[in-house]
Amino acid sequence: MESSSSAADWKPTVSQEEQWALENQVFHIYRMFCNIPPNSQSAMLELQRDSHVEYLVKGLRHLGPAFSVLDANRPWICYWILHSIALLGESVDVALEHNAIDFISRCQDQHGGYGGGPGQMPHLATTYAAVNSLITLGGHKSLASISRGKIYSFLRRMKHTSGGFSMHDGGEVDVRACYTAISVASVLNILDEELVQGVGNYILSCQTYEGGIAGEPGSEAHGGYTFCGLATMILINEVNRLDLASLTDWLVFRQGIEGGFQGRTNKLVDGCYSFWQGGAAVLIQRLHAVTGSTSSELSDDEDSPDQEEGQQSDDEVNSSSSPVNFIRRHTKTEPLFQSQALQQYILLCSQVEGGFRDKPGKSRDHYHTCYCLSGLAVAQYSWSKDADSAPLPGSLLGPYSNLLEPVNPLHNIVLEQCNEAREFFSNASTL
Ligand SMILES: CC(C)=CCC/C(C)=C/CC/C(C)=C/COP(=O)(O)OP(=O)(O)O
Ligand SMILES: [Zn+2]
Repeated sequence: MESSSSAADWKPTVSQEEQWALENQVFHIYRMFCNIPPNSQSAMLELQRDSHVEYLVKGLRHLGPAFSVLDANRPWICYWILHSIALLGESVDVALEHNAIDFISRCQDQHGGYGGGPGQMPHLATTYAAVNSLITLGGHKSLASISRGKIYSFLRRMKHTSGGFSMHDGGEVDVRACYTAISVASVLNILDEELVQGVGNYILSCQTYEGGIAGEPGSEAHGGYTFCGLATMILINEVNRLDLASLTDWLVFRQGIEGGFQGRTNKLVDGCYSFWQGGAAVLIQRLHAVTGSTSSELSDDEDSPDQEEGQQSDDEVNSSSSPVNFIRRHTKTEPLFQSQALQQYILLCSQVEGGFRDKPGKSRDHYHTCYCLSGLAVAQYSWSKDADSAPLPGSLLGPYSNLLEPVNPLHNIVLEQCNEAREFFSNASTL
């Protein structure tokens, strides 16, 4: 019997053609890298700190004037820039810092939450970006400018009957909304039973047959939402309700032969998923942790007070630990992804003069600069047993001067500033 189609009829799909075109570009870069002398290779792998800082500071100076299409995103631009600068171990001058605090304060709604610009309606995504920006700036003026009580009222107003949250009044309900609400509530120490109620069920309803998490029930698993859903489940201490085995499977297969991550099956790798997928991978890695402690600070770890280091807890995945203790746990497994390959994609394919991009052929922008640097940081520390212990030179691609500041992957805030905020808000007696 004759087959209805023959090899001669075969045509690649658009996705295949796009994938091959990208592979050609990426492997051209890698071949060139392999064929140049070692000192030129070192130069190619170097993080171009000065040019990145220059680009970022310039962006911050232009925050005041309205950005055309990005006008509803100004707290995001603040966060992408300030977080990138913090990851690079730099800070902004006092005038710029005060400008940023004043600007973000003007985005705060009188009934709570932050909008995309002064006078705009409050939105959960810009509230997350504003709070993360102020925490990244740190210090009393910045942290005290956040009206926690009003944010709490805003979060309660955004609570939806499904158990999830709406992004804004009458807005869409999705996993992003759950994450931004819970992340903000957790770091500001205003997370309570009313906010948590039903969130776990909502996230569970978004885990798909592939193992990753979709934005809404019935949609496709995606790296951005997988990070949001997983981090939320850890923050509300319900992570063990997820199918972690299939989530891990889905996640590890999202790293492409280019070294970077794709956001979803059969799509192209993109530098920003270095954090969304890489960050999710380090969260899972930390779930498989030893719940012992190295410092006296951990004596309040309510997980398993008598546990010896090196001993595995029965409930290590569904630990009753607070987010603070979660980050302080020692990991005991190797990274779930190829850390050096990811660093190679970020440094050789995403890095350009003064910033980072999605992939070769694209231009730099503040979003990709933020998430490529965040992904680079999680990759650099992915072999470290503790979130803040300096990585061994072997786990870092390029010169040791490439080393970034460690982040708290639950919130994507530099660890030191995140700890300062947690302490500040743990002592805040009033809302
Ligand atoms: C904290 C917070 C607000 C997180 C947001 C998380 C995030 C990045 C979600 C991604 C949304 C999405 C479906 C992008 C697909 O874009 P695409 O189709 O252009 O890209 P793709 O081809 O790579 O999937
Ligand atoms: Zn991207």
